[in-house]
Amino acid sequence: MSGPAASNESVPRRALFSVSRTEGLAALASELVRLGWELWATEGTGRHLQEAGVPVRPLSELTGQVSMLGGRVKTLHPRVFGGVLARPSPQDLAELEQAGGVPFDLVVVNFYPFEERLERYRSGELTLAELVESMDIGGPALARAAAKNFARVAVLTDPSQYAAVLDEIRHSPHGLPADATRVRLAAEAVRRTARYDAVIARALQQEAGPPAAAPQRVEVSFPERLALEATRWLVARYGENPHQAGAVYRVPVQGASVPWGQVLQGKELSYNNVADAAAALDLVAELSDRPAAVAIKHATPCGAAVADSLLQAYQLAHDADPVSVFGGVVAVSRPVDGMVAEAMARTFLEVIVAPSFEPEALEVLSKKPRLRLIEVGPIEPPWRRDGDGSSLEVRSIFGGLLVQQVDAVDWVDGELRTVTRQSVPERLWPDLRFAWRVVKHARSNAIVVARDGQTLGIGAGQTSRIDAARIAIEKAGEKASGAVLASDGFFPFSDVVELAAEHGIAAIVQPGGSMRDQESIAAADRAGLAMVFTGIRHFRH
Ligand SMILES: NC(=O)c1ncn([C@@H]2O[C@H](COP(=O)(O)O)[C@@H](O)[C@H]2O)c1NC=O
Repeated sequence: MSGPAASNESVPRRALFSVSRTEGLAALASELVRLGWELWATEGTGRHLQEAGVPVRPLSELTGQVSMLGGRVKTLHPRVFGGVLARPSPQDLAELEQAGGVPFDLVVVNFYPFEERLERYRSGELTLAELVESMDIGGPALARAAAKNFARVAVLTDPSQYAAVLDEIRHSPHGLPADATRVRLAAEAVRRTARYDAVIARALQQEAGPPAAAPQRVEVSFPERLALEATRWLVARYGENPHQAGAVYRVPVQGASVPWGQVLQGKELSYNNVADAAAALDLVAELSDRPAAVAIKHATPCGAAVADSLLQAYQLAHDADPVSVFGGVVAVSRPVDGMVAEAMARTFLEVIVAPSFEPEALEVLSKKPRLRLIEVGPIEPPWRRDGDGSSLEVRSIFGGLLVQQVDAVDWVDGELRTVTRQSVPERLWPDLRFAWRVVKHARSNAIVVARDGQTLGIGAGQTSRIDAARIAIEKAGEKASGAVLASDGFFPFSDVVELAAEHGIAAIVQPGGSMRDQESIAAADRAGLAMVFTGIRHFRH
């Protein structure tokens, strides 16, 4: 069963261990020792291995420096980073030796559990200073360094990788994972550090308070002649219908987008898939300051939800309209893990768009080889992505192009006006904002009914607002009572408010600005309903 232990008996293979999650570690380490490897570890990791009876050398023996500043500096030392980053060239190896370092062939690292501790901070169990201490510095630095040096070093950043890599080491003539495996592990490592930093960035941003909303009116100048530079991304089997040819072109953008995403698996993307995936990404980006999930059918949302975890958000978005989601396109705001993937695999979906897919998720979803997975990298709300409001979007009509600024604005807290006697109960504000963000992405006339971070009914693409409201309220059914309602445009008559009141809607958000606003306000007051004007309209045609 065992392969060669090392390329050269006198120079053992070396591994550096520094982990927070110890599952599977002792089994990996003891097998490496059996294969003749020399193991080094940071303090806590070393203790865990020694207790399991695995011989390991403390890193301080190499650096001559014990961990300092309460653990803030452990591995950050030229002898450690030199040992990871030295290329296999005689010059690098000589330089490393002169500095007193040794080359590492394998780095096994996982990071302080920032996300878990963030939850504990939010529940008041930890202070901000304690949370800050769980921001891992050395671990991600080690992972990135090892990833950069994939030519010589393998990096394991998750226990799920141990068994397969160990197997490759056993059977490899050089006692190392294959070249392609090292590159794949490097990609996974960098994806993990990116995700880790994205979580920290979001937490810090929340600590700093809400970002300044994009200015609502930024002067943009439209050039006399418009030169469009686009590169063909794919030629689809056909366009919107089988008798139409279709293709998709890429244009340069900042931030996550479908055409610049990576298609990880699945049947070839169709023209409609790309259009729906882009609509799904647009909507989920709008909700991405929380774990969020959305489902799109024919460019229209059929379900959207935000929650404390992505799994919850996905289930809520799915359950928002379990009939329509069938054959839909789903987008989520956080990386898909194994559990979310299991839930997704229970429904027939056409496409899933996500910042990333964890290896366990890819394994689960690989059992649905036709399902298309698009990895787009970290997703940000449009008002953060398009902070200066200068991005333009282009639509073609017969004989021309329509060009406008992207609709990147969110509501501005200071400009909201409660126009009714009844004010909005504190607990309904998050739902009002959520419904407002969703209605922005539904075709006009659009009405969204929502409650507890879940859409209950979406009426979209209607030629009259009252029809949109009827559809949304009918879909919501009995759950409409106590829910909130958002409208992408103002109410020309009081009929929508009256219908909402009949079904027990508790609060309404709409732009305001109709000549007959007063009639809608009076209807809301008669029903004891709260209504808020945003002063912003979100038509989408
Ligand atoms: N500061 C450093 O130099 C450093 N180097 C590695 N770490 C992390 O410390 C943890 C392991 O430390 P220990 O073995 O002492 O329990 C790992 O999660 C690793 O990602 C560090 N911790 C924080 O940045």
